Amino acid sequence: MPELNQPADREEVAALRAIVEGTARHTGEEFFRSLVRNLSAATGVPNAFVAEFAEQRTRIRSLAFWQDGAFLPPDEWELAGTPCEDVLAGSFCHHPTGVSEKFPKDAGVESYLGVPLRDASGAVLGHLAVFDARPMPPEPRLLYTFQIFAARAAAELDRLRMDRMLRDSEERFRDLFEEAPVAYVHEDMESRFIRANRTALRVLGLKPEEAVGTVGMSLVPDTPDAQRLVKEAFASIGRGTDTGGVVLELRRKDDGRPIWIQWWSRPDRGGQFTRTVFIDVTERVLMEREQARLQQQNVYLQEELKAAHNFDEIVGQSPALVSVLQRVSKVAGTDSTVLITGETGTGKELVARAVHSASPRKAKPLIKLNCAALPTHLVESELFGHEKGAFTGAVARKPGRFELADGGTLFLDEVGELSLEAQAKLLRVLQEREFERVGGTAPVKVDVRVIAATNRDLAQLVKEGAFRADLLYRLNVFPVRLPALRERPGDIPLLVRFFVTKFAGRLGKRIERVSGDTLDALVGYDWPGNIRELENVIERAAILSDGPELVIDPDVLPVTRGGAAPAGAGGQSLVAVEADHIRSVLAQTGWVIEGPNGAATVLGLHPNTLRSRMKKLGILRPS
Ligand SMILES: Nc1ncnc2c1ncn2[C@@H]1O[C@H](COP(=O)(O)OP(=O)(O)OP(=O)(O)O)[C@@H](O)[C@H]1O
Repeated sequence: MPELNQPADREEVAALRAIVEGTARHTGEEFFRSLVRNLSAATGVPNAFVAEFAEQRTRIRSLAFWQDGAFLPPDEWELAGTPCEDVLAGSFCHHPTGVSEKFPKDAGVESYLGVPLRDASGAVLGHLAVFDARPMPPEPRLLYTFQIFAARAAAELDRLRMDRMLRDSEERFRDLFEEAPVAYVHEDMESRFIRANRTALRVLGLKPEEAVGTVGMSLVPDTPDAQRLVKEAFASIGRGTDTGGVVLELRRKDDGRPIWIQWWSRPDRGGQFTRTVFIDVTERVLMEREQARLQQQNVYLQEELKAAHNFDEIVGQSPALVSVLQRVSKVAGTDSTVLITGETGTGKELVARAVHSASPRKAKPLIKLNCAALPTHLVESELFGHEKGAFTGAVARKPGRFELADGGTLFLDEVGELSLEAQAKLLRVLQEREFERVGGTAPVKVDVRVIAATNRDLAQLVKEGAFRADLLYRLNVFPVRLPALRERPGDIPLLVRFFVTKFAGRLGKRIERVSGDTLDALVGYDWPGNIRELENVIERAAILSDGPELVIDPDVLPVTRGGAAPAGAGGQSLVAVEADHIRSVLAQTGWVIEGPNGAATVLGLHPNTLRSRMKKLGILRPS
């Protein structure tokens, strides 16, 4: 260090040392207190203060005030009429004498020295001043020392201001970040969370202490679709929120519940992390799914409406059929699985509907799946639904028939045609009452009553290895075998009447009779297609008939069995056949109409319907 001889130099160094040592370790209020005390010491002026503008720029507030060897409490005062006014207007001011004359407010003050404190851009923030009850000559050393202190004070004041602004903006940012209704997450490129706001925690089911370090990817379920979407999401980083975002499926951390979020992310400029914004769209996705499900269910319900059936529409009194219907009414009220067997066209579907309509589930849908009408590889997804592949929203997932039938009945027609693989899955549902969608992982629980039907000999299929024995055992809880039409020729005249009435009405024709030959032929025919075939034959004949008599082309109906018509039926009109039949049933029941053994029950009619029919046909109890 060079030798310091000059007293001026020495004083200057002392001043500098004072300011460095006195303030170096301090910031803020402590800094200013130290500054003014040292300024007073270095200049030999007993009073020194530093001040900044108050809220209104017509007032000033002291940050530190040193007066006659002690600190004054913080104070605020009006600028007008004080020597400070000029300083804060931007001027260096030195009044060596006469202050109290010029500024009567400042009684007892003789001299004043003040300098404005500016920020980096030059704007005045406050000022530093000394004053004395004695004159203050303009010594260069005084002015020089004073300037050094002022420069330090200005720097600190500016720093404080910046600090305050930073804190303010940080606070505003934190409020925005924390309290925003959208979820914010800062995550690194491996999706590890750096911070997450309150909404994000709530949506994802995270506790605040779990947020940092949670790996976003770990919340994505391990299904091919969900995984593909998350890859798409990461590929979309940087595309911003003006795109539709990507809908991601996640599982909540706390309870594993599935949620869907619409997701955007923008990488930080440094490329170290990415800023992610998302909103919870679970409710929307679930609603859209439910809507899709209902729409789909609606189609079935409409089909169902068109074919609304009840027992009344099952025509026939043959003992074979009556015993079937008795079994049906017994099982309807339970939840038991019913297996309906019988040749094609014997009314298996009709009976399935009858079981459903007579069950407590009748207000819920009866959903049908024809297992034979679908390619093997689709049966499974039709039954259990699938998690949809390409989706723009998780909406396009398709519910299976099991889901659609929840609360109701599922009718599996042609169950003998199921592939062994589908049989295994079906067996599992029947055993556990839950299943998984194709491509899904979470099991779905359903409450479904199953009715299955087949025209195949399942026991034979089991022997051939084409049908699982354990599935047959499960389905065969309550078997119902429908007799072929040829096993109950006695029902043919009744069915003919039923169909003639139906088609004549529909065609707007009056058909009153069936010729004896025709009825003979109908009864004698073998009916490989059973009732469906009979129905078709009658419909065609009804279309072709011009007069009141139903005419059937003998070519359409070759007599294959040569069997005789039931006694009394030949040559009679339908009305007469009906009247005869009712009479014979009434005779059997001893003319009892109502009750379990009454004629109405035997005939499968409502008692009032039977009474009005009897009236119409002129049937009276013989006296
Ligand atoms: N007892 C009956 N009374 C009135 N109509 C009947 C009766 N049985 C069947 N039908 C009618 O015959 C047609 C065939 O019946 P259904 O479709 O129920 O037979 P299915 O045994 O299910 O046939 P498939 O095995 O070919 O599916 C239907 O139009 C049905 O309404």
